[in-house]
Amino acid sequence: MSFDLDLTKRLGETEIACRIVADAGLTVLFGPSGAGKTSVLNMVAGLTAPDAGHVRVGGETLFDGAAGIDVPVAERRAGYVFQEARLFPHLRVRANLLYGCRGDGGLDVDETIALLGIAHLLDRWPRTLSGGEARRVAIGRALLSDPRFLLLDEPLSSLDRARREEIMALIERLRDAVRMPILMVTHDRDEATRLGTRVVGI
Ligand SMILES: Nc1ncnc2c1ncn2[C@@H]1O[C@H](COP(=O)(O)OP(=O)(O)OP(=O)(O)O)[C@@H](O)[C@H]1O
Repeated sequence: MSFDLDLTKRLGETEIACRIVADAGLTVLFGPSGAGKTSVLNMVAGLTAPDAGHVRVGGETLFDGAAGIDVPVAERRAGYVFQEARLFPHLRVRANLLYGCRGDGGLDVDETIALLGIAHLLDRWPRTLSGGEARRVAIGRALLSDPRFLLLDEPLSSLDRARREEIMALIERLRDAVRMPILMVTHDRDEATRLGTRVVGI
Protein backbone atom coordinates (compact mmCIF):
# COMPACT_ATOMS: atom_id res chain seq x y z
CA MET A 1 0.00 0.00 0.00
CA SER A 2 1.50 3.38 -0.90
CA PHE A 3 -1.01 5.85 0.58
CA ASP A 4 -3.67 4.97 3.12
CA LEU A 5 -5.30 8.24 4.19
CA ASP A 6 -8.47 8.89 6.10
CA LEU A 7 -8.52 12.52 7.19
CA THR A 8 -10.86 15.19 8.40
CA LYS A 9 -9.95 18.78 9.06
CA ARG A 10 -11.92 21.99 9.56
CA LEU A 11 -10.19 25.10 8.19
CA GLY A 12 -12.32 28.19 8.72
CA GLU A 13 -15.59 27.52 6.91
CA THR A 14 -14.20 24.54 4.99
CA GLU A 15 -14.68 20.98 6.15
CA ILE A 16 -12.11 18.74 4.49
CA ALA A 17 -12.67 15.00 4.30
CA CYS A 18 -10.34 12.79 2.30
CA ARG A 19 -10.11 9.05 1.96
CA ILE A 20 -7.44 7.47 -0.23
CA VAL A 21 -6.31 3.87 -0.41
CA ALA A 22 -3.77 3.49 -3.20
CA ASP A 23 -1.25 0.95 -4.39
CA ALA A 24 2.16 1.76 -5.84
CA GLY A 25 2.62 4.38 -8.54
CA LEU A 26 1.36 7.91 -8.88
CA THR A 27 -1.86 8.80 -7.10
CA VAL A 28 -3.63 11.93 -8.26
CA LEU A 29 -5.80 13.91 -5.86
CA PHE A 30 -8.16 15.71 -8.17
CA GLY A 31 -10.62 18.44 -7.28
CA PRO A 32 -11.66 22.07 -7.78
CA SER A 33 -9.87 25.07 -6.36
CA GLY A 34 -10.54 25.43 -2.64
CA ALA A 35 -11.55 21.78 -2.13
CA GLY A 36 -8.66 21.21 0.26
CA LYS A 37 -6.04 19.50 -1.91
CA THR A 38 -3.03 21.47 -0.64
CA SER A 39 -4.29 21.02 2.91
CA VAL A 40 -4.29 17.25 2.41
CA LEU A 41 -0.68 17.35 1.18
CA ASN A 42 0.24 19.46 4.22
CA MET A 43 -1.35 16.87 6.49
CA VAL A 44 0.57 14.04 4.80
CA ALA A 45 3.82 16.03 5.09
CA GLY A 46 3.09 16.77 8.76
CA LEU A 47 2.86 20.57 8.33
CA THR A 48 -0.81 20.61 9.44
CA ALA A 49 -2.37 18.26 11.97
CA PRO A 50 -5.65 16.59 10.96
CA ASP A 51 -8.56 16.83 13.40
CA ALA A 52 -9.05 13.08 13.17
CA GLY A 53 -8.11 10.05 11.12
CA HIS A 54 -4.87 8.49 9.98
CA VAL A 55 -2.00 8.91 7.53
CA ARG A 56 -0.12 5.79 6.49
CA VAL A 57 2.53 5.81 3.78
CA GLY A 58 4.26 2.66 2.59
CA GLY A 59 2.72 0.78 5.50
CA GLU A 60 4.09 3.16 8.15
CA THR A 61 1.74 5.17 10.35
CA LEU A 62 2.70 8.86 10.32
CA PHE A 63 -0.44 10.10 12.04
CA ASP A 64 -3.18 8.37 13.98
CA GLY A 65 -5.48 10.61 15.99
CA ALA A 66 -7.00 7.77 18.00
CA ALA A 67 -3.64 6.18 18.85
CA GLY A 68 -1.94 9.53 19.59
CA ILE A 69 0.71 9.08 16.86
CA ASP A 70 2.06 12.19 15.12
CA VAL A 71 5.50 11.64 13.57
CA PRO A 72 7.45 14.95 13.35
CA VAL A 73 7.85 16.54 9.91
CA ALA A 74 11.59 15.84 9.51
CA GLU A 75 11.16 12.18 10.37
CA ARG A 76 8.42 11.70 7.77
CA ARG A 77 10.94 12.38 4.99
CA ALA A 78 8.51 13.71 2.43
CA GLY A 79 9.92 15.18 -0.79
CA TYR A 80 7.50 18.10 -1.10
CA VAL A 81 7.36 20.16 -4.31
CA PHE A 82 5.27 23.20 -3.45
CA GLN A 83 2.96 24.97 -5.88
CA GLU A 84 5.49 27.79 -6.21
CA ALA A 85 9.04 26.45 -6.57
CA ARG A 86 10.19 28.14 -3.31
CA LEU A 87 13.88 27.87 -4.19
CA PHE A 88 16.30 29.55 -1.79
CA PRO A 89 16.97 32.89 -3.54
CA HIS A 90 20.45 33.34 -2.00
CA LEU A 91 21.71 29.98 -3.25
CA ARG A 92 22.63 29.04 -6.80
CA VAL A 93 20.88 26.10 -8.44
CA ARG A 94 23.61 23.63 -7.44
CA ALA A 95 23.38 24.62 -3.76
CA ASN A 96 19.58 24.50 -3.90
CA LEU A 97 19.77 20.96 -5.28
CA LEU A 98 22.23 19.81 -2.65
CA TYR A 99 20.48 21.56 0.24
CA GLY A 100 18.81 18.49 1.72
CA CYS A 101 21.12 15.96 0.09
CA ARG A 102 22.04 13.24 2.56
CA GLY A 103 24.79 11.70 0.49
CA ASP A 104 23.87 8.22 1.68
CA GLY A 105 21.49 5.97 -0.19
CA GLY A 106 19.00 7.93 -2.24
CA LEU A 107 19.43 8.92 -5.84
CA ASP A 108 22.72 9.67 -7.52
CA VAL A 109 23.19 13.45 -7.93
CA ASP A 110 24.52 13.30 -11.50
CA GLU A 111 21.81 10.88 -12.59
CA THR A 112 19.12 13.09 -11.09
CA ILE A 113 20.53 16.18 -12.81
CA ALA A 114 20.55 14.27 -16.11
CA LEU A 115 17.01 12.96 -15.58
CA LEU A 116 15.78 16.51 -14.99
CA GLY A 117 17.84 18.06 -17.81
CA ILE A 118 19.23 20.84 -15.61
CA ALA A 119 23.00 20.37 -15.96
CA HIS A 120 23.29 23.70 -17.80
CA LEU A 121 21.57 25.57 -14.97
CA LEU A 122 23.78 24.60 -12.03
CA ASP A 123 25.59 27.95 -11.70
CA ARG A 124 22.50 30.12 -12.21
CA TRP A 125 20.62 32.08 -9.55
CA PRO A 126 16.94 31.12 -9.01
CA ARG A 127 15.74 34.59 -10.10
CA THR A 128 17.18 34.00 -13.58
CA LEU A 129 15.22 30.76 -14.15
CA SER A 130 12.00 30.40 -16.11
CA GLY A 131 8.98 28.91 -14.32
CA GLY A 132 9.56 25.50 -15.91
CA GLU A 133 13.28 25.50 -15.07
CA ALA A 134 12.59 26.49 -11.46
CA ARG A 135 9.99 23.73 -11.21
CA ARG A 136 12.51 21.15 -12.43
CA VAL A 137 15.09 22.34 -9.90
CA ALA A 138 12.47 22.15 -7.12
CA ILE A 139 11.66 18.57 -8.14
CA GLY A 140 15.40 17.77 -8.13
CA ARG A 141 15.86 19.26 -4.68
CA ALA A 142 12.99 17.14 -3.37
CA LEU A 143 14.33 13.96 -5.00
CA LEU A 144 17.86 14.48 -3.66
CA SER A 145 16.73 14.83 -0.06
CA ASP A 146 16.37 11.04 -0.09
CA PRO A 147 12.63 11.11 0.50
CA ARG A 148 10.49 8.08 1.18
CA PHE A 149 7.64 9.55 -0.85
CA LEU A 150 6.91 12.55 -3.08
CA LEU A 151 4.20 15.19 -2.78
CA LEU A 152 3.63 17.33 -5.90
CA ASP A 153 1.30 20.32 -5.60
CA GLU A 154 0.02 21.41 -9.03
CA PRO A 155 3.44 20.88 -10.65
CA LEU A 156 2.14 22.08 -14.05
CA SER A 157 0.34 25.23 -12.99
CA SER A 158 1.27 28.57 -14.54
CA LEU A 159 3.41 27.01 -17.28
CA ASP A 160 2.85 27.53 -20.99
CA ARG A 161 1.88 24.57 -23.16
CA ALA A 162 5.44 23.63 -24.17
CA ARG A 163 6.75 23.73 -20.59
CA ARG A 164 3.73 21.79 -19.34
CA GLU A 165 4.44 19.05 -21.86
CA GLU A 166 8.08 18.98 -20.75
CA ILE A 167 7.29 18.67 -17.03
CA MET A 168 4.52 16.17 -17.75
CA ALA A 169 7.00 13.93 -19.60
CA LEU A 170 9.40 14.34 -16.69
CA ILE A 171 6.79 13.27 -14.16
CA GLU A 172 6.00 10.23 -16.32
CA ARG A 173 9.69 9.32 -16.29
CA LEU A 174 9.82 9.78 -12.51
CA ARG A 175 6.70 7.71 -12.02
CA ASP A 176 8.19 4.86 -14.05
CA ALA A 177 11.83 5.14 -12.92
CA VAL A 178 11.67 6.10 -9.24
CA ARG A 179 10.13 3.39 -7.14
CA MET A 180 8.55 5.64 -4.58
CA PRO A 181 4.93 6.53 -3.77
CA ILE A 182 3.91 9.83 -5.39
CA LEU A 183 0.86 11.89 -4.43
CA MET A 184 0.11 14.69 -6.91
CA VAL A 185 -2.55 17.35 -6.68
CA THR A 186 -4.24 18.88 -9.72
CA HIS A 187 -7.50 20.47 -10.80
CA ASP A 188 -6.86 19.56 -14.45
CA ARG A 189 -8.67 16.44 -15.64
CA ASP A 190 -6.33 15.77 -18.59
CA GLU A 191 -3.26 15.88 -16.36
CA ALA A 192 -4.95 13.60 -13.86
CA THR A 193 -5.87 11.01 -16.49
CA ARG A 194 -2.54 11.08 -18.23
CA LEU A 195 -0.29 10.92 -15.16
CA GLY A 196 -2.26 9.08 -12.53
CA THR A 197 -1.89 5.39 -11.84
CA ARG A 198 -4.97 6.12 -9.78
CA VAL A 199 -7.17 9.22 -9.59
CA VAL A 200 -9.04 10.11 -6.42
CA GLY A 201 -11.52 12.96 -6.19
CA ILE A 202 -11.92 15.44 -3.37
N1 LIG B 1 -5.61 28.54 7.84
C1 LIG B 1 -6.80 28.59 7.25
N2 LIG B 1 -7.85 29.22 7.84
C2 LIG B 1 -9.06 29.26 7.25
N3 LIG B 1 -9.34 28.71 6.07
C3 LIG B 1 -8.33 28.09 5.43
C4 LIG B 1 -7.02 27.99 5.99
N4 LIG B 1 -6.23 27.31 5.12
C5 LIG B 1 -7.02 27.00 4.08
N5 LIG B 1 -8.26 27.47 4.26
C6 LIG B 1 -9.40 27.29 3.35
O1 LIG B 1 -9.57 25.90 3.18
C7 LIG B 1 -9.95 25.62 1.82
C8 LIG B 1 -9.01 24.60 1.22
O2 LIG B 1 -7.76 25.22 0.93
P1 LIG B 1 -6.65 24.47 0.07
O3 LIG B 1 -5.53 25.43 -0.18
O4 LIG B 1 -6.29 23.18 0.74
O5 LIG B 1 -7.45 24.15 -1.27
P2 LIG B 1 -6.95 23.63 -2.68
O6 LIG B 1 -7.92 22.58 -3.09
O7 LIG B 1 -5.51 23.21 -2.60
O8 LIG B 1 -7.11 24.90 -3.56
P3 LIG B 1 -6.24 25.44 -4.83
O9 LIG B 1 -6.46 24.45 -5.92
O10 LIG B 1 -6.90 26.77 -5.10
O11 LIG B 1 -4.82 25.57 -4.37
C9 LIG B 1 -9.97 26.96 1.11
O12 LIG B 1 -11.31 27.39 1.06
C10 LIG B 1 -9.14 27.86 1.97
O13 LIG B 1 -9.58 29.21 1.89
